[in-house]
Formats: sequence, C-alpha cells, structure tokens
Amino acid sequence: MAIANKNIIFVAGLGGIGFDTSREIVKSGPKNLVILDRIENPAAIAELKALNPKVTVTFYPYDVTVPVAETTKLLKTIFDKLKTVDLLINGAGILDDYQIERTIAVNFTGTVNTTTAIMSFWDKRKGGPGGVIANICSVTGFNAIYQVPVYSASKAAALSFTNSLAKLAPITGVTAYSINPGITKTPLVHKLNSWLDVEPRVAELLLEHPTQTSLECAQNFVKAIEANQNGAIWKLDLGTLEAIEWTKHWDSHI
Ligand SMILES: NC(=O)c1ccc[n+]([C@@H]2O[C@H](COP(=O)([O-])OP(=O)(O)OC[C@H]3O[C@@H](n4cnc5c(N)ncnc54)[C@H](O)[C@@H]3O)[C@@H](O)[C@H]2O)c1
Ligand SMILES: CCCCCCO
Repeated sequence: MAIANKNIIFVAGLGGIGFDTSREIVKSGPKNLVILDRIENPAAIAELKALNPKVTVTFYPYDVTVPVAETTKLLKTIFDKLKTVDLLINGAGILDDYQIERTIAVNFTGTVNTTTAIMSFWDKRKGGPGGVIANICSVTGFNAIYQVPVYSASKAAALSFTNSLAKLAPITGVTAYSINPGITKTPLVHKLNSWLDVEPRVAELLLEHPTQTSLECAQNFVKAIEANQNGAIWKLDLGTLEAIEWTKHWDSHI
C-alpha cells in the first residue's frame, strides 16, 4: 500500500515505536493520520503537523480497554469525517507482569476489540469496502521472554488473532499482517516487572544483548506497510525486516 493520500488510524501512535513510526508515515504523505492514544501530547502532534503540512494530523484520546460500543462510537466520528479509512494500526501495549489482567486487556483484548469495532465499517458482507489491519505484536509471540510469561503470551495471542484475520480476508474483505519488533530501545524496555519476581534483572539482562533503535524499527515498519502482504508475519529485529515462515504442526482442514 502506498501511504501517499491514504487515511490511516494509528492506535498508540505517540509511544516510543509509535511516534517514530508516525513521523515516518507523515513523511510519506498520507491524506490523514488519525492518532488514537491514551497519552495526550499536543507538542508531538504539532511536531507531526510541522513535519508535513500537507498531511492532516488529528488526535483523539482513546483507551483500548473501553467497551467495543465506545470504540465503535469513536470510529463513527472518524469515518463521518474521513468517509474512508485505508489502514488501522493497533499498537497499544504494556509490559508489566505484575499487572496480569491489564496486560491481557491492553495487549490482546484491546487489539481484538478495536479490530472488532472497525469491522462494522469495513466488512464486505455488510457492503463495506474492506480495509487493512497492522497489529503490533512482538518477537516474544514467536518465542517467549519466559521471565515475562504474561506479556509474551498476550503477544502470542495477538499474533494468533492476526494470523486468523488474514485467513478470514476472503470472507470479510479485511486483510491483516503482524509487526513483530525485537528488543527496541523505548520507554517500555527500561524497567520492567517479571512475573512473581522470577527475574528482577530481566530488562538489564536483555539490554546486555544487541538491540535496535525505534527509528530503525519505524523505517522498517513503513516498508511493511508499503508491502501490504496479507498474512505476513514481519520480524523487525536489529534493524532488519524479514517475513518469517510460520511452522504448521496441525491443520483444521476447514
Ligand atoms: N520496545 C520493544 O522492545 C518492543 C518489542 C516488541 C513489541 N513491542 C510492542 O510495541 C508497541 C509499542 O511499544 P513501545 O516499546 O513503543 O512502548 P511505549 O510504552 O513507548 O508505547 C506503548 C504505547 O501504547 C499505548 N498504550 C498503553 N496502554 C494503552 C491503552 N490502554 N490504550 C491505548 N493506548 C495504550 C501508550 O500510550 C503508548 O503509545 C507495544 O505494543 C509493545 O508491546 C515493543
Ligand atoms: C526489555 C524487554 C522488552 C521486551 C519487549 C518485547 O516485546
């Protein structure tokens, strides 16, 4: 998908990975970038507007843990204004294995509910135009950081959900792919709580190994958007972009 002249909704577009990716998206000249985020940062929005005055950047406060009906109401406001939306990016995530329910609510249920809400506007079975969903999951969805099992499992769940969305595309008209960053230097990764304190030094230990910058991640994120490959499982690690092959161990045959 060429980003130029498209309408994009970016949930969590102001976070560490999110804001660098928002910058790279704005540079590519979409018609509208609508940022939904729990954090409000008017200076960041102003910076995006100044980066490319041809792009209309708007912000709505949004918490992915709200009921689907509330999300649908917000999306109706956006669709009434834009008429069409080409891409939804679901990027919200927390990393704190002390917060078990909230981790699942944000990282998995929030992704599912936001996706479910936009289907009302896109589902071709209801006469919708279809659309594209990019879900930010994680390499920990492939193989866990087992000291943060709740976070890792929430990312595995989001990845599985995204893979199913892609298989359902012939029915819904909505395609999907996952964005799976490796360890990326952002506020998320500095201090984190391991499950039951099994490893108090988990962040320190992880950061002893090579990582990538959020800019490197963002630049590869845009390449994945432009590739627009339904069902792709994109690994964005150590400054590289790779579509990984998912190993099949069982087939439902339906
Ligand atoms: N940094 C990494 O190493 C890494 C690696 C793989 C995946 N990820 C994922 O990338 C995404 C961004 O992470 P980041 O590293 O930029 O961290 P970050 O903490 O800088 O950003 C997290 C973003 O999610 C938003 N968010 C959190 N809870 C929310 C809620 N309830 N409703 C709406 N938005 C909410 C925050 O406001 C922020 O914009 C997350 O999903 C994270 O799991 C990060
Ligand atoms: C430092 C731990 C960062 C882990 C985020 C992987 O999704």
